[in-house]
Amino acid sequence: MKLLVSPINTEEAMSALNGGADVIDIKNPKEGSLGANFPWVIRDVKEAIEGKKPISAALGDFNFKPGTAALAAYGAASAGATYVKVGLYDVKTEEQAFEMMTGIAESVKGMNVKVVACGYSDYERIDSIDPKLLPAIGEKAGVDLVMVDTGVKDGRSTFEFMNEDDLIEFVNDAHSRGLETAIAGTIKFDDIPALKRIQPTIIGVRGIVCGGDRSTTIRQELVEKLKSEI
Ligand SMILES: O=C[C@H](O)COP(=O)(O)O
Repeated sequence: MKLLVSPINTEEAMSALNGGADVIDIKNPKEGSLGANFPWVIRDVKEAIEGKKPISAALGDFNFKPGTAALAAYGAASAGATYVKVGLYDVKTEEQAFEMMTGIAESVKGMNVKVVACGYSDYERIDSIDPKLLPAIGEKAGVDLVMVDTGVKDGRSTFEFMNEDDLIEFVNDAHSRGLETAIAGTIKFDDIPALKRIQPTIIGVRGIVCGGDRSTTIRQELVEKLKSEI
């Protein structure tokens, strides 16, 4: 399993890199679970990382706005992101998710970028699409990776909303369609044995490497500890 860590600025990105993160995922938690950061932050982090690891950019927790999402993906890719990650937040149907994801995939075609469709494990409480539908939609739409995160960052984990069997089904379905997978959402050290059984391509974190409170700062030693445990 690869480790994706979500910094908010260059300083945190360096802690993530030096701690052993495999993907540096720039986001802006002030704007939500998959809040987008500014293009110059993506460019600055890219410069600081010096190509040692790929950069991912969160595009936002989207409602059904395929054009806005496609333009955001193009902007993030132009700023240097290798992964563009869209949150299908207020996206409720398979048709809407498909239209969002085909637009994004088309917008970054030929840019050597991986498109990530992210659903939410707590989809019922935010009235969003069931993430278990995403592997089939993602395959049809031409995305590279499907992901699960929590939509509401209130300390409740993905494991409280989806059990191990649900997550195994999600991961196996995606892998059988040739897609990569990521699992995130207040992951804790205690979840590592379950994650090893589930075997997603990537695990995504912020809170755990901030010492439990994602509004504080990423600590290199916690990234190192997590990396060594997975
Ligand atoms: O993409 C990963 C997220 O930033 C996970 O954040 P979290 O571990 O604080 O839920």
